[in-house]
Amino acid sequence: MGNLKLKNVHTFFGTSHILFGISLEVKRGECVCLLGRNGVGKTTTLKTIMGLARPSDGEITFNGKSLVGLPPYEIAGMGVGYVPEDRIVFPDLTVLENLEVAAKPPLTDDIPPWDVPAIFGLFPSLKPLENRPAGYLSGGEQQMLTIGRTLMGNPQMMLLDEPVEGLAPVVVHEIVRQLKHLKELGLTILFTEQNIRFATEISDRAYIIESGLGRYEGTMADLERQPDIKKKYLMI
Ligand SMILES: Nc1ncnc2c1ncn2[C@@H]1O[C@H](COP(=O)(O)OP(=O)(O)OP(=O)(O)O)[C@@H](O)[C@H]1O
Repeated sequence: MGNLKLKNVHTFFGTSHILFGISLEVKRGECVCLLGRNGVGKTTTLKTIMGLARPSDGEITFNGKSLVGLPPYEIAGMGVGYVPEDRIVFPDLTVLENLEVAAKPPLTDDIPPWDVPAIFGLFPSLKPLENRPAGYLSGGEQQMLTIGRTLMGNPQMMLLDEPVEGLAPVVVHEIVRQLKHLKELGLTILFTEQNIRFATEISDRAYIIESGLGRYEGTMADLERQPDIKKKYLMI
């Protein structure tokens, strides 16, 4: 399970037309990156999938079921986890409490269920901080906790919005290692990114968007061989 499809999705914010017909597919167990510069519509695409913005046209399905018009909690309940750009943690709850409140039973037995020891196994640097209020963590620690909280919901698929933006290189390295591990476990992943080097390390395929429209789709190896496309649409 974990197959996501978008077909010709349009989204408006008020009267501003932001997505102009986005189509993409993430197959079960794939790690796909949505690349593009600032403000091209990457976040809006994830928000539209998650039900935080409503598409005016087009189809969005997860495991064959339409997500259009469903509220975010129902979409989460269908197995889609979301790690937003702003790293939402409960600042007054401890690391441990943040993880515990996010626990939800798995929908299937595809992937072994997550629990607190498994999260600390994935993010060893969080373990010594388990009794610290999350508001006192560094940006990198908060990002790991946000990913950990999402995993505690036992999703089949994770959407991550620029998961390493603004983080120190050593933390980026750690998060790359952890995302690779999640991929090996069979989790389906769609994430947004501006930096192709980070994307290349973990993705199987990429879609490039610009001005709310898909401009390129291919494997990371294919994209590596397209300097003109990279120069035109990406920060390199
Ligand atoms: N709530 C909103 N109301 C109106 N316009 C919005 C809203 N949110 C985003 N936009 C506009 O939609 C466009 C796409 O924004 P979006 O955040 O999806 O881009 P992005 O590719 O994720 O960029 P970033 O890297 O800055 O997150 C931008 O022009 C932005 O100003």
